[in-house]
Amino acid sequence: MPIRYIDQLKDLKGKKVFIRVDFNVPQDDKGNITEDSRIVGAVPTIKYALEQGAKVVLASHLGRPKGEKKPKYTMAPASKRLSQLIGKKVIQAPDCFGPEVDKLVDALKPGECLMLENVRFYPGEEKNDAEFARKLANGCDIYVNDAFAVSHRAHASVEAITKVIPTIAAGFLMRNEMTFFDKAMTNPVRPLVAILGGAKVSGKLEVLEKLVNKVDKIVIGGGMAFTFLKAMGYSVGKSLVEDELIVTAKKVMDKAKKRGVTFYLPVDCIVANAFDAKATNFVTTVQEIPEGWMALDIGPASATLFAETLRDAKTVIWNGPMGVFEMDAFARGTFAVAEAVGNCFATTVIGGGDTDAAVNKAGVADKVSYISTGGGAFLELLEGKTLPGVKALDVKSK
Ligand SMILES: Nc1ncnc2c1ncn2[C@@H]1O[C@H](COP(=O)(O)OP(=O)(O)O)[C@@H](O)[C@H]1O
Ligand SMILES: O=C(OP(=O)(O)O)[C@H](O)COP(=O)(O)O
Repeated sequence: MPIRYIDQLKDLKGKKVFIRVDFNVPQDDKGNITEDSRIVGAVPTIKYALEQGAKVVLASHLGRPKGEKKPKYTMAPASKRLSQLIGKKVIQAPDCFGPEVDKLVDALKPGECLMLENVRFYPGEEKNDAEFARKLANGCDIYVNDAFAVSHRAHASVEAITKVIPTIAAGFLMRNEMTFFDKAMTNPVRPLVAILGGAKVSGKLEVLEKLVNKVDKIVIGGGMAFTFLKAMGYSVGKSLVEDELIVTAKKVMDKAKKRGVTFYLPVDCIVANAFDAKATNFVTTVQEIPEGWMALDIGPASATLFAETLRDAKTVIWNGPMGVFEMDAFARGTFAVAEAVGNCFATTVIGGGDTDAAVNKAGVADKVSYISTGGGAFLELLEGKTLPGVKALDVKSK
């Protein structure tokens, strides 16, 4: 598919360049960014545009505010971090469109940079609404997508906007991600092991239905595991479960069996009486999760079992922490898997904001072959999909 990159555009000087980035970065309770690799990853594109004399308008989402203005999800901390990284002021807009934003965009000088407020503060973003895309575009001359991690979402600032702004291109982060994928993942060396965890059960479980056709082993931990365990008939107490996906979970397991794909689930877990760092907790088998308790990490036997699955692996892809690693009491399983991935003799790929944070926290980031900024986006590429955000950049369709 013919995609144009930002350095193939002729003249950016004085042009209003809208850059979609993914600054959906993990933060602590006080709003401090705990992992900034998605911001660091977009810096080359932003710097390039600024150095070429563009007037840069940045847009991103953060979290899932569900179409409402929730202060917790402001882009302000990300703007601040970006400003430190590029050594330049980043103006934080109070909204993502409207008269005040118009004024700020009109006042931009070449080489200056404005960050719009969270695009998911409006329902039009996730609805891929054309009118909302027009409001966001705000008369910009050029659209650049450097948000690989959200390019699996056909949302207004990723998809609809490419029909509004006349010139479209991809950024350098996008180029790096796609180049790595083409080189290492189109025909991966086998056995290929996929380790999945985290909390985004809906979305990633559906992806698994297709991934089963591509991988040799599947390892499931984190919040994701309990929908599978419930599908197998276990009582999982108050653990994270998406009941409407139990049928899909069964389908995935059946398909894996038919294809001869080995499927691993936790055999033990750490249960807690509340979702709290200081909650009472203990290790138990997955058959014995007490009523009213929730599993917040895999247990030690599962960590050993999961590490064992990597012994003969030649390619490993990992997305989603094994537990609530942000709390020390529930971080051991994630760190054990991070160690195992870091030390195995395979091409290892980590993806997703929280998984990247976990790998950094575990101190094994240097030992993995490739860290992708995308979790779901990377998995959907692996599934064989053309991401809607990438498809929208096809210059032939313009
Ligand atoms: N057993 C669990 N119960 C609830 N949440 C969990 C559990 N295991 C992991 N998580 C949470 O999953 C989140 C990360 O999930 P996800 O967004 O899917 O990963 P990524 O950002 O790497 O793609 C983390 O915040 C972590 O606390
Ligand atoms: O964090 C992201 O995806 P990931 O958790 O799959 O890595 C992206 O920013 C997309 O966010 P979304 O899953 O709320 O659409």
